[in-house]
Amino acid sequence: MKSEIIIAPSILSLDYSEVDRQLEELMASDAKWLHFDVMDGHFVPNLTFGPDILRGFKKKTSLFMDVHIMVDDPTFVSKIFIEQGADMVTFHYEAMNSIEECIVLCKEIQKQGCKCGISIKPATPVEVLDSILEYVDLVLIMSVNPGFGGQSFMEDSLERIAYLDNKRKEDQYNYLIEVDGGINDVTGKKCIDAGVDVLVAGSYVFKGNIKEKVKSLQCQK
Ligand SMILES: O=C(CO)[C@@H](O)[C@H](O)COP(=O)(O)O
Ligand SMILES: [Co+2]
Repeated sequence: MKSEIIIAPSILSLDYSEVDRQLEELMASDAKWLHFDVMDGHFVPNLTFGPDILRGFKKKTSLFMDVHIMVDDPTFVSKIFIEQGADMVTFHYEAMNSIEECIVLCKEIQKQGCKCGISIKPATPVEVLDSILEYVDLVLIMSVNPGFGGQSFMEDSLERIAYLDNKRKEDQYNYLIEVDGGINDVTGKKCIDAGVDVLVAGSYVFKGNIKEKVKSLQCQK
């Protein structure tokens, strides 16, 4: 069955002197999601947005809010962003003590009416996620070390995506597979061939014509 690839532009690369114009372009594009990177300066060496910014974006757009929290305390931070209207909260396995703790948080997030994603950094073996796959709505494969936009795609992410796609078919799971970092028209196509459903793209989308850039990423599975 063919399904459409979801494009999730990352607002980390938005030009904040031209937010209104860029958001309008985005809303006129085929993008259905907005990827919202939350960084606390500890889990990753960068600081970004708080919940008030999410609330502001919610007033401007009805795009699906895909909140990626790169923080030391996902239990505390996820709640704050759910209260401000996150549609999906994705937290990092590496920020938690065990996969069992990840499953508990995942269920808590879903109980609050939000979808839940789990993410791993490039150095973490994908198999650590095996026991949470039946619970999550999404798995996010980081294809760069989290913290900054504009880095190069790590090619070994493709094997990790293919592993998750096979596992989903074998065990009849329903999660989406998302990839984040260094995505452009070339790397995006490779990820689609490997089985990805959601492409996050920051610097590629926001440099140039947003509508055309989104279109260049969008193709049928
Ligand atoms: O989570 C992150 C970075 O940690 C991302 O969502 C970036 O915003 C992706 O930026 P590009 O690699 O597409 O420029
Ligand atoms: Co991200």
